[in-house]
Parts: sequence; C-alpha cells; structure tokens
Amino acid sequence: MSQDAVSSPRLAGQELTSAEEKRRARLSKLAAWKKKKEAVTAKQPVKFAARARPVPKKAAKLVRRNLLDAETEMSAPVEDEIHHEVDLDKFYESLSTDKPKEQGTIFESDEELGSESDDVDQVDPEKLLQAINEKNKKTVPEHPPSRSPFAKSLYVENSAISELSNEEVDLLRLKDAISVRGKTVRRPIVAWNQLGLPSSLVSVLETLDFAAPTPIQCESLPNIMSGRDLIGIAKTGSGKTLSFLLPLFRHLLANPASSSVRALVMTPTRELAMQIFKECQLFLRTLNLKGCCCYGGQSISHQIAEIKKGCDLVVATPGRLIDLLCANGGRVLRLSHVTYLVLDEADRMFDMGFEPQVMKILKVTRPDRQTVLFSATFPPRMEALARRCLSEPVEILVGAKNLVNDRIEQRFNVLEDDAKFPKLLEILAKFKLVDQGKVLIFVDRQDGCDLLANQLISQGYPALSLHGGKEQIDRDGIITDFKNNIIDILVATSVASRGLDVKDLNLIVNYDPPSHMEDYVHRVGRTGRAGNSGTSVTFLNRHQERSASDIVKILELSEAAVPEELQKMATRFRERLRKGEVKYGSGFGGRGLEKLEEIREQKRRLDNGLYDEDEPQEPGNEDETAEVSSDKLGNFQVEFGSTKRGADSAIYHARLNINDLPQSTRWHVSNKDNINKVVESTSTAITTKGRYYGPGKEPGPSDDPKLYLLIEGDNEVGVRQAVEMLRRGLVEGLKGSLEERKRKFSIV
Ligand SMILES: Nc1ncnc2c1ncn2[C@@H]1O[C@H](COP(=O)(O)OP(=O)(O)OP(=O)(O)O)[C@@H](O)[C@H]1O
Repeated sequence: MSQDAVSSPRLAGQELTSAEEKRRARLSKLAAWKKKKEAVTAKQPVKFAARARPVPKKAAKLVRRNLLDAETEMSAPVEDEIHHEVDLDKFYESLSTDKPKEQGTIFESDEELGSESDDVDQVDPEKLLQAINEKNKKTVPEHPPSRSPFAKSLYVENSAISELSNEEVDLLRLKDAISVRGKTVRRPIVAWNQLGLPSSLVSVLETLDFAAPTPIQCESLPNIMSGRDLIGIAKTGSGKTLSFLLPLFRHLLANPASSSVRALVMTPTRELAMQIFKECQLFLRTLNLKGCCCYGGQSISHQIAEIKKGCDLVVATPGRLIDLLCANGGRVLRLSHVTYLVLDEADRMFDMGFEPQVMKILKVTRPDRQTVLFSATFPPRMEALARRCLSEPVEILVGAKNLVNDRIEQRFNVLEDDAKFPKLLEILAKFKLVDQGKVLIFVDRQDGCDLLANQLISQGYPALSLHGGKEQIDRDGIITDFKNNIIDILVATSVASRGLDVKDLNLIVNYDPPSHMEDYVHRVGRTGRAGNSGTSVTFLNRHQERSASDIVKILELSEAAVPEELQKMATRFRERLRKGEVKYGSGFGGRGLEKLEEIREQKRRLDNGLYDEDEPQEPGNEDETAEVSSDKLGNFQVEFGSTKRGADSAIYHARLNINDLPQSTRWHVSNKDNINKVVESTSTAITTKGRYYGPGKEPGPSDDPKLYLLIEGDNEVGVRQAVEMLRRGLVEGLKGSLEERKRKFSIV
C-alpha cells in the first residue's frame, strides 16, 4: 500500500489552522461518534435465548448492556490502562502543526484526546520514527526537590517484642515460611497494639475490625515505620495493601501538611488504582487528609481540578501521572515534596515499556524519599531493576516466590476445546447448587470474552465481560456491579488478574490457560483471599503440555497434589526436553529455565514460516550485531490505511514491515507475548503476513511480500497505539541486541 492510500483523520478538504479550530473539529467528531453510538444502541434488539434459569431483573438489564457493548464497542475510542494515551495524542498533534512541541498543554478531556490523531499518516515513516523517538526523550518538568526535613523513623519496638529471644523470632518466621534479608531488619510484631500507633489510626483499625495483622503485615509494618525501604513479596490476598497504606498514613500524620503531594502510590492498572484509592477513603476521612486517584480513560480535567484543590496523597497509574506532571508546563502537579512512595504490583510495573515511565516519575520525587515495593510475583529479572529505585531495602518474602495460596483448591480438566463450554456449564451448575459466591472466568482474548459471556447468558447464567477494549466507564461499572453482587459471573481477560479484591469470589475458571505462569498465580489469587478458601479450575487441551509442565512445577513448589493426567503431560513434555526436542525455561527463573519462551516462540515462528532455511534458527547465536546500528531504525516502516466498511465506518490498518530488521529485534517485536499484550491493550488484531527474505533477496512479482505485521482495528486510535507499542518493543529489541554485543565483546 502506498503512502497515497493512507487515510487522513482530518476532515476532508479542511486546513485547520488554529488550535481552537482543531479542537472544535475533534469535539464535533466526538459528538458524531457519540450520536452514532447512541443510535446503534437504541436500534439493537436484545434477544435472550431460552433460559435454563430465571435471570434477575437488574442483572438482565446489565447483561443487556453487556450485549450492546459487545456490538457497539468496536467503534469506540479505545484506551489502554497504562499507556501513553495523552502523550501519543499530543505527539500526533505536534506533527500536524509541525511546530516544536510545547510542554504541558492542558487538555479538555481524554475523550477529546482519544479522537485526536491528526496528520501522522502524512509523514514519512522515518520522520515518524525520529519524531516518536524525540517524544520519548521528552522529560517531565523537574522542580528542585523540597529540602524541608521530614520524619520517617516512627517506630519504637514494643517491650513484648524486645523480650523475645532470637530463637522465638526465628520460630515465628518459620511458621509462615518467611525469609528476611537486609541490614538490621526489625523483628515482626504479632498484634496491632505493638505498633504504637496514634489514636486516629487505631480507630481506623478498629473500624476495619481485623483481629490481627497478617504475616506480611507483621514483618513489613515495623520495618517501613522505621523508615526503611522495603521489597515485600507475599501471596495474593495476603494483605499487602494495608502493609503499605498504614505506614503511608502514619507518615503523613507525622509530617507537616503541605500544599503539595507528599505520598504517591503507583499501580499498573486502573482497576487496581481505584481499588487502592477506595481502601484509602476511610483513612482520608478519619485523618482529614485529601487524596486523588488518577488513571487514564477518565477526564483529565476533573483530575486536574482535584489536584488543584490540594492533595496529600495521589494513587495513580504511570501513564496518566506523566500526563499530569507535564500538564501546563509542570504547574498542575509536582512531586518534589513526595517523601513516601509505593510501587504496587512492582513486577508488572517494570514490565515491558513501563520502566522508563516509572523512572521518569521517580526522578522528580525527593531523592531522600522512602520507597516500598510490593508484589505477589517477582521474577528474578526484575530484581536488579527494582533495586535501582530503592536504597538498602529490607527484603521480605512470605512463603516461596510465585506460589499459589494454599487455601485455593486447584483443579484441572484436560479436555478437547469443544468440550470446554459444556464442562463449564456443568461446573457452574454444581457450584451454584452449593455456593452463593461469585465466579470469575478467564479467557485469553477480548472477542472470546464477549462471546463466552453471551453464550453463558443464552444458557441462563447472567454474565458480564470485562477486557481492555471496553471503555473505562464501563470497566469501572462492571467491576462495581460484580463487587456489589448485581452480577455474579464475570468473564474477563487477564486485565482482571491482578489486585482485584472481590468478596465472596469463590470460583476461578481458567477457560484458557494463562500464557505466563505469574499470570496463573495472580488469576487464581482472585479467590482464597484474606483467610478464606476458594477453588480454581483450569482447562487445558492435551496439546498444552508446556502449560501443564509449568503448572506441575507450581504445584510441586507449593507442595500440592499433582493430578495424574497433568503429571503425564508434564512428563511427556520433560521427556521431549531430554531428547532435546525443546529446551526448558519459564517465568519462574533459574538459569536453565530462562529460554523456554524463546524456544516456544522459535518453534511457533518456524511453524509459521517466519524463517527460511538460510537463516540461523537459534536466536542470539549468530553474530548479527553488525546489523544493529541506529540507521537500522530506518527499516521500521509503517504504512497506515483504511478500508470503508459502510457509509460511515471503516476498518483501519497499519502494515509494519519487519523483514529487514535484525533477527533478534524482529523476534522481540513480534513474539507472542508482546503481540498478546498489544492486542489486549488496544483492541486490535495483529497477524504476521508475508514471508521472510534473507539479506539481499527480494520477492519477485508473483511472490509473497516480505515479512510484515498487519495491525487491524475498528478505530484509528487503537491501531496507532498498537503501532506505538510495537515500536517500543522494537527499540527494546535493538537495545537488547546492542547490549548482547557489548557482553560478547567484554568477556575475556
Ligand atoms: N489483617 C487482616 N485481617 C483480615 N483481613 C485483612 C487483613 N488485612 C487485609 N485484609 C483483607 O484481605 C483482603 C486482601 O487484602 P489485599 O487486597 O491487601 O491483598 P493483596 O496481598 O494485596 O493481594 P493481591 O496480591 O492479589 O493484590 C482485603 O479484602 C483486605 O481488606
């Protein structure tokens, strides 16, 4: 497709000159979109298939909304939970005006931004790449950090704890399989009253009515309240949130009020940010403090207004936080007074693409701040990165890393794909006979998510679906409805796997097994929380031996029983390992385990014909580093376009040529996990097309084209976001190749 075929998001024939004109055009586009959506919504007849059981009135209404969402959402502007929704749009705007980008414009709302995507397709791909790189170099406005003294050592050990012998302390830790590391680690407490809290915080704890602290709280609270940086790893549902919130509010109380934000909690997802902020409410009310929750998909102007009123605490996702920090030249939000910082679900936070954002944010907080980091899973590769943000941290590990809570009964069904739905119905029927609790069903794709929810509805099980392709307002509403018992079955992608704390959620079904084992731990960890028990059922087909092998490893590490069938699959997989047919590796670390993902990916690529015989098949073995130079970036060619689908709708696409990139970079950008993340976040479909042609080879007129990724979506914003995410993967891949090269040449 040529550049001429590129669709322009501009209104035809109009040359928009002023920002105000452009703004009006965006608003009118948005209004047209909304009108269209309303019209579609009003027209859709809602049909329910024969019901096996009556559907409650309110639930039926919600289910109807769910159905309608599934039908209309494709035309909605899609935003992801963490990404640069505002940044990217600002960037597009800067391209269209061809002026140096001003830092920190205040935008009207995210919706407006979502529809703003001028002119980028008019730009030469190389210029585009160059400009995106420029954007990435953009710095968050810095302000001199506050130098006013603050107190962080706020803990005096209770005499009952001091009197314990070292052996008694060891025994306490042994009981809960706790390991601690670090200089002068505090002894654990065993009761709330050993924390020496001020009466206002005691009254909050009384309201919460938690009889005793959980193991992670026992260990982390004395250390954090002593002012130490801390890495806390504990199972899902073990009370990590209070482990960082209680010291946070203790810290705020102990230090003088300020007109600036003093404490910051960063979380990877919007849902988690909302949930944590909800947990803050009781503290904020009781202590007469102010907080603000900032995440994408919500009106930024509302958040700006809240911040301007003055906030002691901000709970935020990194992408939106950066937007706020840049807004109005840095005059809206400053973090130069932040003395207490939390990174929740830290491993995800450092996951692909988010590290630079987190680092930028950390850079504009006080360097002498206290930083704490919590997660249930923490792959070894994240540790070094995390340590860069903390100073001499105490490390607390409750139980073994990456293990499933032992209050969760883990069941497995090995079955053919077409037997999955009948089995699900059977499980639901049995569950509903004996349990009034809620059910969360995980699938791996957004379309599968809507489909399964609708299939369940047709069988008389009112269900909602939740995934990254839904508008934020719907996502919020769906979670609220699920939490408030309006609906008791939720079908979701892994967007709901982390942090979600829903009472009486007693059954998790992995309708599709998760691709990462960390994700397995988080998914099943939505049940069996706060000392309750729960059940998880995971469906696998007999070809998913690798997943079986990983799960068996988790079960073995957790000292849980391993079902015979699963064991057989794992044994078969390990047998193939021994024969050298596959190599092993997994998210659970260990030097020999690192490469599994790559090997799986390599096989998939071979199956898909991504390599030809001329090309070395083991990534990293060949010396391709000579290829890696900055001018290689010029090969990152993107072609945007659209095809009309009807009078007023179109399918948007982008074609990203990857054939001529270095092999490991191509690998990095197009590996399954990366693609899944992008698809999940942007509601696009991504397919590998064409065929690989080695250096110097070109396709003939009747040959398949060179290898490329085809990104398709119902809205342009999603397609462009997908391209941006892939581009980030590409840059990482290039960096990786260069680092690899450095390593190769520095070892003597
Ligand atoms: N000391 C306690 N006693 C009883 N319940 C508690 C205690 N502390 C926290 N809880 C409750 O336990 C539940 C799980 O806590 P929380 O959400 O903090 O878990 P988590 O470890 O952060 O889980 P995840 O890793 O899945 O995010 C919440 O409903 C919380 O209110």
